Amino acid sequence: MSFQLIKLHRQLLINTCGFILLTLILTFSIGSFKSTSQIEISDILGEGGIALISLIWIIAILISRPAGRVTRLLVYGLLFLHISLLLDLLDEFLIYPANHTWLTAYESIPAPIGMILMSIALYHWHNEQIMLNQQLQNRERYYREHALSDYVTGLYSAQYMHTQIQMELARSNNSSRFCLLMVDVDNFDYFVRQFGDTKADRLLREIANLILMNLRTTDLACRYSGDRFIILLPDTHYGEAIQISYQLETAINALAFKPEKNAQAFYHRASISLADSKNVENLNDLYHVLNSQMAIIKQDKSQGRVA
Ligand SMILES: Nc1nc2c(ncn2[C@@H]2O[C@H](COP(=O)(O)OP(=O)(O)OP(=O)(O)O)[C@@H](O)[C@H]2O)c(=O)[nH]1
Repeated sequence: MSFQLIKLHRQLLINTCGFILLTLILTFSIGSFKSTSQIEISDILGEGGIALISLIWIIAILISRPAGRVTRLLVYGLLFLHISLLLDLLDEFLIYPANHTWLTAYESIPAPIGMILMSIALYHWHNEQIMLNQQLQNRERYYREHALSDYVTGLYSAQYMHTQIQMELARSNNSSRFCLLMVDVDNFDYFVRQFGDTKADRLLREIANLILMNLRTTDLACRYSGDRFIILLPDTHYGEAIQISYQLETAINALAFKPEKNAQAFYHRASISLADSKNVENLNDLYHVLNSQMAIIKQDKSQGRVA
C-alpha cells in the first residue's frame, strides 16, 4: 500500500512533508519553550487532536484517490488548514520573541486559503463524479446488452461463446484443432411441467456445475439456450472429444437430483452432439453440424433406437 502511495503521489508527499517540516523548523528556530506552568494540557489535547485529524485526512486522500487535479487541490487545501492548526498547536509550547509575533498573527491565514482550495476541489470532484456516473451507466448498458454470463446457471452466455469460437476458428489450422460439444437434457420440458420453474432452474444449475467439474481448465462451457449447453474444447482432437463427451454423459446420467426435501432422486439423461473444427469454414457450419447431429440423436431416442 505505501509503495503504491509513494508511486502515485510522490510529488504531493514530498511537498506535504516539506511544508510541515519547514513550519516546524521555522517555529522551533524562532521560538523558545514555555515553562510548564504556562502550558495548558487541555488546549494541547484539543488543538493537537484537530491537527492530527487533518493530517489523517491528507493520508486518507492520498491512499484512496487517484492522482489528478481534485486530489492535488484537496491535499493542498487540507495542508494549508493543517499548517494553521499546527501553528496554533505550537503556540501552546512555544513563545516567540517580540520581533516575530507575526507568526502568531499569521497562523490563521493558511486556513481560509485551505478552505478555498478545498471548495474548488469539491466543485471539481462533483463534476468528476457526474462524469464517472455517466460512464458507469454507459458501461452497465453495455454489459446488459452484451451479457457475458447466463443469469440462471452462471455459465458464459451464448453470445460470449460465439466470440470465443470465432477466435478459435481464426487461430485454428491443421495442427491446431478444436471441438464443440452440445449437451441437451432429455425431457426437460416434462420436468418443468411436473416441478415448476424454480426447481427446473436448480436442476439447470446443478447440471452446469457438473459440466464444469468434468471439464479441463482450458475448456469453456456456455448455456446455449433452454436446456442446451455448448462446450468449447480447444486443441482437442475428435477422439479426445468423444472421450470427454462420454464422461459428461455418464456424469449427468448419474446425477441423483432431488427436487423435494425427501431423498427421492430423479435421474436425467443427456444427448450430446459433437462438431470438429476440421474442414469447417465458419461458426454457422459448426452450429449446423451440432444441431443436425442433435436432431438425429433426439429422433433416434424418440423412436427407441437409442437407449
Ligand atoms: N425453469 C426454466 N425452464 C426453462 C428455461 N429455459 C427454458 N426452459 C424450459 O425448458 C423446456 C425446454 O423444452 P424442450 O426444448 O421441449 O426440451 P425437452 O423437453 O428436453 O425436449 P428435447 O430437447 O426434445 O429432449 C421448456 O419447457 C422451457 O419453458 C429456464 O431458464 N428455466
